[in-house]
Amino acid sequence: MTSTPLPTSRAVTASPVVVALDYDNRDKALAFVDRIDPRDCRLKVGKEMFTLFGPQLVRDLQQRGFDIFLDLKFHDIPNTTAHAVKAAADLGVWMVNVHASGGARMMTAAKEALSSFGSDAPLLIAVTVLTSMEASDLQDLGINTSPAEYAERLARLTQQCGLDGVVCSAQEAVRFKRELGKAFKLVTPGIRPLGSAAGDQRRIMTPEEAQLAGVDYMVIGRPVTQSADPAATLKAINASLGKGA
Ligand SMILES: O=c1ccn([C@@H]2O[C@H](COP(=O)(O)O)[C@@H](O)[C@H]2O)c(=O)[nH]1
Repeated sequence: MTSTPLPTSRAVTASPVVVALDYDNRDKALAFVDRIDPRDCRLKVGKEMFTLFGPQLVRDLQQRGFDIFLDLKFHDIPNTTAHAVKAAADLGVWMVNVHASGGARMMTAAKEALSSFGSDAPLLIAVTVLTSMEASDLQDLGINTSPAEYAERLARLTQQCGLDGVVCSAQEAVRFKRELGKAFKLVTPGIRPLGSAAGDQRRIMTPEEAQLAGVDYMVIGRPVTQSADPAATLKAINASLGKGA
């Protein structure tokens, strides 16, 4: 079945914040979403909520006016990845991603799958080195360079394949903007307002530091979703960045 893309015009927000909507409960997630304004942030739907609630959740959020980053980090053979990316574009999402470690042929196939969407195509970005990883995690995989160096190698490959940008750590942003140019989008999870727990994240920065480093979009999950008042926490983060409705 072909679904109708929703919405055709993108929501307008000056905020770089993308809230990672990682809830195991749809009602709780929507209770938060119904208290915020699409001018205050975009929303990221990841593996947990998409597995639990499927594409209808994405449509419900779009109908409330939010741009959606579908963070399913596709990593498969080129043909499968290309079809998955096209399915995401059919859903009308604002951004979708693959793993850069899937290689050049996979990323090129993913990019080509979006060619028929023209200016309605979602941004296509690739994950470099997960922000939960540090040097010792790479060593376990037989990779003996620093996370920043390995992420740069993957980011260069991503750029050569014609994608719009990468997921990386904000700690890499200054270097990547210098090396890869301003137009190449940097999307950075691992953002932690002062005083919030790092949890499983390793390469972290505060929202203000990330803004100064030049990141385009900062992904923030638990510091918002697990706060006593998620809507107020989001407002405070936006205020610290001089953004928001
Ligand atoms: O390198 C990556 C890629 C994706 N993520 C995702 O971002 C959010 C971060 O949530 P927090 O609660 O703020 O840690 C989460 O959905 C991850 O799947 C990432 O953290 N790092």
